[in-house]
Amino acid sequence: MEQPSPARGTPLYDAAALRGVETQAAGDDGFALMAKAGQAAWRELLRHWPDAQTLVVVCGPGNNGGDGYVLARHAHASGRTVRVLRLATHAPKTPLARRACDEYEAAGGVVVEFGGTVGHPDVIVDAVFGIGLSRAADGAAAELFAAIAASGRPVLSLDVPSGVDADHGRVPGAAIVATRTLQFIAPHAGLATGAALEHVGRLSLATLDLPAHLRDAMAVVATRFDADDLSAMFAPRPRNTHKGASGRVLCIGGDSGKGGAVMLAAEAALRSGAGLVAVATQPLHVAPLLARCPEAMPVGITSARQLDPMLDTADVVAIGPGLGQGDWGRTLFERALSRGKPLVLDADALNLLAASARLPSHDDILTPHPGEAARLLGISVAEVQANRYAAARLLCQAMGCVVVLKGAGTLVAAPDTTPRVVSAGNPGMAVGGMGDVLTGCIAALRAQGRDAFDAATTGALLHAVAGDDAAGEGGERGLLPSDLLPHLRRRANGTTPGGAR
Ligand SMILES: NC(=O)C1=CN([C@@H]2O[C@H](COP(=O)(O)OP(=O)(O)OC[C@H]3O[C@@H](n4cnc5c(N)ncnc54)[C@H](O)[C@@H]3O)[C@@H](O)[C@H]2O)[C@@H](O)CC1
Ligand SMILES: [K+]
Repeated sequence: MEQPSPARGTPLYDAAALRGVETQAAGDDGFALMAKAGQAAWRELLRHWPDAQTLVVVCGPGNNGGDGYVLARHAHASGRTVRVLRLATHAPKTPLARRACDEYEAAGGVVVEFGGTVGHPDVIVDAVFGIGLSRAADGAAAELFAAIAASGRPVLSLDVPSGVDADHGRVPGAAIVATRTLQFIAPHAGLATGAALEHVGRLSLATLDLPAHLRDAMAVVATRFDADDLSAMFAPRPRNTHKGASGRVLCIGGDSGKGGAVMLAAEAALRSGAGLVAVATQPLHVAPLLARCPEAMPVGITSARQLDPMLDTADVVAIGPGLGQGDWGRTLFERALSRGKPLVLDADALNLLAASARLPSHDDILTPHPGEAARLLGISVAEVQANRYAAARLLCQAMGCVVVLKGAGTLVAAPDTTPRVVSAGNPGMAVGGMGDVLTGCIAALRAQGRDAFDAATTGALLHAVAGDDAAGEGGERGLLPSDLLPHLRRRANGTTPGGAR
């Protein structure tokens, strides 16, 4: 078996952890950290918009607004035309924000009340709400955000796009859609998944010189993996390997009219490095499958007994793509779950699981989209999306196995471990068959000797990055799952689009 490299990733934190280090990091001078945040934000603005001459800095009542006043003071001192804009109810409410505002005004800075428009500055700085968002932004704040959006100007959000929940990724009311977001101190878990991804734009981080010992003491709530992490997750193959050592995958699915799903899973498994891929499908799909992919080994299945020898020789079983929920699919589902092989369960296998009393085993992998997760949990899709971390954790606890919660910012959860977030992928991947490819990737990596958590993480990242590679070639709209196949192969060999390893 291959020896995969250990996964590293970037730790993510919640607001409680950030608040916990705030005072320690600031030392005796509470204002020092705000001064650093405002200055880092000003440098970020200059880096990305060096020619900006006119700025509107929209400040809220808390310390996020305080960061905005500090930035505004630097911008004013540099000779830029700056206006701080705020709601009548958003005068500074914290001592630090008040001090930052006083210093800005003492330097000659202008503050105006929002009157329905933000004008047409070169850049808008969003310093309304940060990690202190306490409820859905509505009313006057929603009008302010709408005016910012209507201006069409680039927006730099400080710490968090205002209105976005920095812990959970939900957007409970109105919210800013940022061009860029500069996070302070450490990356926020809620900006890596779910609806937040529509709002953050390009994310960057200013650590504000947080000492390493303070960062190491912070509780990590999730670990993020992106394209830069991928190549290190694939070690070169041993020279003396053989096809059996590269893993045997059995894909089960493809009821009448749904043969393409299981074909995609099988081909993705081969392109992700599986040594042997067998397919149990409806007899009518055998010939087209062989015509498309002669390397796959399809068997037409008319009775569940025919599955037994295939199950016996498989290292991993991927079940669900195109399986259907009719008699054929249900019988194969029951048979596959009774044999104790490591499973990757997707699509109709998840629907059959939700309707059955069976539980997967601890090293099985479920790959639900939010709708399937909601069905398995007995809650609504909106509830899943409102807190994707919690939904993934709950499902993982309820099922006792690894869960891949798909959707923007795919989450991978395993019992008693820190969840992982995949920071790759694009909206072009919202198309039928994409999940079947993911199932094939994960099954192939599991069959190559990775544990369930590692196979699920690496497979989800491989799939998302291959999706980005494919979208980069021809665009997001019209992207097909089979477009990912050559990219899976290249990325599974640790190669980037430029060819470097
Ligand atoms: N955590 C840290 O270590 C640091 C924090 N800093 C800044 O401080 C921010 C946190 O400051 P705060 O805790 O003061 O919180 P915020 O400034 O994020 O917001 C809190 C204020 O907004 C109001 N508010 C919240 N949600 C609202 C809503 N939906 N509608 C109307 N009003 C609402 C609250 O009543 C409160 O007055 C961070 O995001 C960051 O920008 C930085 O100065 C640097 C260091
Ligand atoms: K903000």
